[in-house]
Amino acid sequence: MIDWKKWRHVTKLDPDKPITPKAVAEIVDSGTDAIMVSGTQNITKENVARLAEMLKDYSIPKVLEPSGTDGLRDDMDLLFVPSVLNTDVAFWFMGAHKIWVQHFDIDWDRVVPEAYIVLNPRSAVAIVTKAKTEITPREAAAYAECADRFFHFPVVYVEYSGTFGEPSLVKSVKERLHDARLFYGGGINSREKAEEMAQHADTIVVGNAVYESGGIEKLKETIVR
Ligand SMILES: CC(C)=CCC/C(C)=C/CC/C(C)=C/CC/C(C)=C/COP(=O)(O)OP(=O)(O)O
Ligand SMILES: O=P(O)(O)OC[C@@H](O)CO
Ligand SMILES: [Mg+2]
Repeated sequence: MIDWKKWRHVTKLDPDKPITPKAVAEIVDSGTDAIMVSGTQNITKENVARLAEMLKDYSIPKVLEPSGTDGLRDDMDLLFVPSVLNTDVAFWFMGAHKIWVQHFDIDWDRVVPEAYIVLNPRSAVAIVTKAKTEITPREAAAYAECADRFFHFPVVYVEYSGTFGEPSLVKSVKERLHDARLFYGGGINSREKAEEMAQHADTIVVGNAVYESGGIEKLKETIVR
């Protein structure tokens, strides 16, 4: 049984970005708690398969985080399925999910629903989902409380993909959660930033930094306990 609630650090790999087997080996060995395969743009059956193939012989926990039904596969340990809270487009909260459940056989024991609060207006995920990114920390905390206490999402995910977010907003969200675990992702590329967000979030997620020059060293710096 994988106890994902104990994870403090997750590395997010994007099937749309090139990566070498050597880099994958170093990431797996870095001390990160899990690998999440995820992205918004250009996610295909082929590029997800390529990354899954590179990961398959490693025992580190592997998660697929789908942005739709393309590329769905069942050889990963868990499926973290997003649902966006701060959009008025219901498709991104529930619609895609209805289509998925209608057309696929689902192993619910391996599904972890995630309630996303998307806050970087320039990120692909914000543009695609028409997220209302101009919200106050109090509004973000109210979304989070609804996700936790009303919908019983096990994960609330504060997503600043591509930019470092507002620590005080993350703190406000954390203070309003009762059961849900808080994931934070966005712009973490140094020990200082990792420590700042890891004070408030239960789990921090590092994505883009891995693909920058010296990425593996940067990734290692972000692993704080
Ligand atoms: C029901 C199923 C199978 C899927 C749900 C699909 C939903 C609701 C997706 C909503 C939001 C979304 C597209 C999430 C994908 C994960 C994510 C936040 C990836 C980060 O994306 P970016 O970093 O913005 O994009 P790129 O890395 O592709 O530029
Ligand atoms: O790529 P970065 O900015 O590290 O963000 C991580 C993750 O939250 C993206 O979904
Ligand atoms: Mg990304």
